[in-house]
Amino acid sequence: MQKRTNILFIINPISGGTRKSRVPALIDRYLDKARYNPNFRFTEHRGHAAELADEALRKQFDILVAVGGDGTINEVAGKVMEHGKTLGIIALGSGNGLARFLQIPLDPKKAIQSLNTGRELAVDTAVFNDRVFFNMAGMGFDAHLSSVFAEEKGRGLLGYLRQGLAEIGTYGSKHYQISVDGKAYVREAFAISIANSSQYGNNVFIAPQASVTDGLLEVCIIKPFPLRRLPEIAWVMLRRKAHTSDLIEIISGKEILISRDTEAAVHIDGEPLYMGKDLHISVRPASLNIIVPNHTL
Ligand SMILES: Nc1ncnc2c1ncn2[C@@H]1O[C@H](COP(=O)(O)OP(=O)(O)OP(=O)(O)O)[C@@H](O)[C@H]1O
Repeated sequence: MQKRTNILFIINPISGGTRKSRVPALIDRYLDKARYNPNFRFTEHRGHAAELADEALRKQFDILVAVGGDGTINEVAGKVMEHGKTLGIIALGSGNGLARFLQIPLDPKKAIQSLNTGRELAVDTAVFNDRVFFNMAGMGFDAHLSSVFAEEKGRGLLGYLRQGLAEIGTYGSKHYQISVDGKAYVREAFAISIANSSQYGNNVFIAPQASVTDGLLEVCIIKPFPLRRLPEIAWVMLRRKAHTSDLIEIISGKEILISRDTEAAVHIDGEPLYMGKDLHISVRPASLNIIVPNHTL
């Protein structure tokens, strides 16, 4: 008989504002047990998914599945990559940007089934100063909103929208000196997103032409804009047309240096952090193996 692969599901009970108590039973029902030997752990605090992942990878686990949103994926995937193992995703977050890009079904039952039938894809990852990210990082309003959202008790899409609208009117633009693969740009920006995939999550596309397999990152500069143009910005992002807007400039590259006037918040896959004035971001092509459905990419 073929040896079964040890697979650990690391479940974030608070991501996406949804209950996860049924997840182990669903896995038990739909995962191919002839192939996999499943185990489960629930996270108890921020950073716990990374601790659980590290511990499991030092034992005999070959596949770790992040059950949660992009923040949970970030913690688990960082360790999976360090150990050269394989990541699975059951997307139960608020935005689910990376899972949506990879066409991993949002229905947990179908996501479990695609672990049975899918294939491994080597995707690009990125380093942001001393941190890694997989979907999106950013600064300016982007990061400000993540730090406000992190204080919120309720999660989910409605939470984001409510906080976004409350904060947007009072947030001022900032000054940035940017270098992308040696070419210099000086810009005033409302926000700068560094995109590995094409979307923040919830099918909001800041970089419609981005791909996690092209060996490139997209520097997406949202210029200062009057509030009356907010619906237009939302519209172009939802219609996958951000690259055609005069309010959004997108520059592709591998090595990005950004210098700003003050130390401030950044976000790494939606999780807020405080960083200094000088930021260095670079891509690591094809550096993480993820199980994706056969039809992806
Ligand atoms: N038991 C827990 N209690 C509180 N926070 C937790 C717990 N377990 C994990 N966390 C933290 O929850 C945060 C949010 O997780 P995650 O990003 O997966 O969900 P989300 O923000 O709802 O989804 P998305 O990133 O897709 O929008 C992460 O910072 C994670 O470290």
